[in-house]
Amino acid sequence: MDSLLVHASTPYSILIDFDLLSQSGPLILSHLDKKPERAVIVTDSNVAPLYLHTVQRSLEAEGIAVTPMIFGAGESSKRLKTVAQMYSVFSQAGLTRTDIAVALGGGVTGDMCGFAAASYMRGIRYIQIPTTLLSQIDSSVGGKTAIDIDEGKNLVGAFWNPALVLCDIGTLSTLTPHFFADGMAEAIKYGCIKSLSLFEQLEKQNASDFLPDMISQCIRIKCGVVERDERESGERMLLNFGHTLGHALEKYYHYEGLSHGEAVGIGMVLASRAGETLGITPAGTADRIAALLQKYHLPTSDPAPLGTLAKFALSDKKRLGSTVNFVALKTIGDAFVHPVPQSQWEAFVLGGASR
Ligand SMILES: NC(=O)c1ccc[n+]([C@@H]2O[C@H](COP(=O)([O-])OP(=O)(O)OC[C@H]3O[C@@H](n4cnc5c(N)ncnc54)[C@H](O)[C@@H]3O)[C@@H](O)[C@H]2O)c1
Ligand SMILES: O=C(O)C(=O)C[C@@H](O)[C@H](O)[C@H](O)COP(=O)(O)O
Ligand SMILES: [Zn+2]
Repeated sequence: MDSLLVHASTPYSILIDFDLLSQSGPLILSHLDKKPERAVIVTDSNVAPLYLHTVQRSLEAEGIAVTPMIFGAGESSKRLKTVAQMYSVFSQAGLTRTDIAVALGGGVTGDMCGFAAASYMRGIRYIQIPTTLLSQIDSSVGGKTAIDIDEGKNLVGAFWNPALVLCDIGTLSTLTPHFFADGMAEAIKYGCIKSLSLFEQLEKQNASDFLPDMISQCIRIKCGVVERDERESGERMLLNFGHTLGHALEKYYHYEGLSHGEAVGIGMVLASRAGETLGITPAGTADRIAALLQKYHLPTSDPAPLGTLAKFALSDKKRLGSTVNFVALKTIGDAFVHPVPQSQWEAFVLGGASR
């Protein structure tokens, strides 16, 4: 089994292997200092019929009383009203501060369950059991939890580290090609910001031919970043490459028209074009990223008006005061934060990204 200890303010382990769900009970008990008596397993309507029973049985075999909480699958559920339902289920299940919430599913499940855990009784422990490629390589690691509001993506949330991450690669066998592609956008992002060699490997080979290695490389890149900058005061902003305009696109389509990975892919192309126009990113970078996105069946452009996206992006967390911290590429494998004054932001996006 591949395993890592994340040296965060509250350290936690990430275990990566096949067939971890059936061992989730003993693994959770061996990684927590206090034994939980109760658990609420939060999962969505697609994942529940596939994997809930296995995890529930494994926890119950260890003497943990389990209450499932199933919500309707999809980004449109990532709202405060679903978290409010979680609070009620947590309370009715009798969860206390020594008990646990278990996020079984993709990034939507993990982000919401994590936020519910961060705020219920001012903080209870939660376990991430990510079942999408995106959640295995990105959202289950680093402790960012959030929900969407009408005004913007992930605008309400908390930093709250999981107590354990169980990354069962076997669960990806049931993932649809669409959501596999979605996760590939974040894998390509890691190549863009931190690893030319990963980017080139994704160009030369097929991700499915070295999947466990790719997952491990991505998780290790993310761990390194969040260990050095847990609360996003500097380096962690790089993980947001493609997200400033990507999140604006998700909001433009009311969190339904484009999935997160699709939006981030388009956002990475737009960001690279803007960098090229400004002369801070080498010419040809955007086309090279677009070619790799296409290889993994991801879109590379969108008809949404850039001016509207620029306005929406002002509500993003990368704007600090009147400066938008835009993540650009020095070259593939090396990203940096390029501060843009708010007064120049719209012109920067319209002039730079439209080509
Ligand atoms: N917290 C972070 O650091 C972070 C990082 C990246 C993305 N995110 C967030 O993650 C979300 C996207 O995550 P996602 O793409 O996993 O979305 P998701 O949770 O909606 O899962 C995608 C789809 O796959 C289904 N599914 C999940 N596991 C499956 C499996 N094993 N087999 C079959 N179907 C399965 C789900 O039911 C859903 O329909 C976004 O809200 C994004 O903002 C957060
Ligand atoms: O972990 C991070 O930090 C990231 O930025 C990872 C992103 O892939 C992820 O989509 C994150 O939720 C975006 O962060 P946000 O702070 O802009 O909501
Ligand atoms: Zn993302």
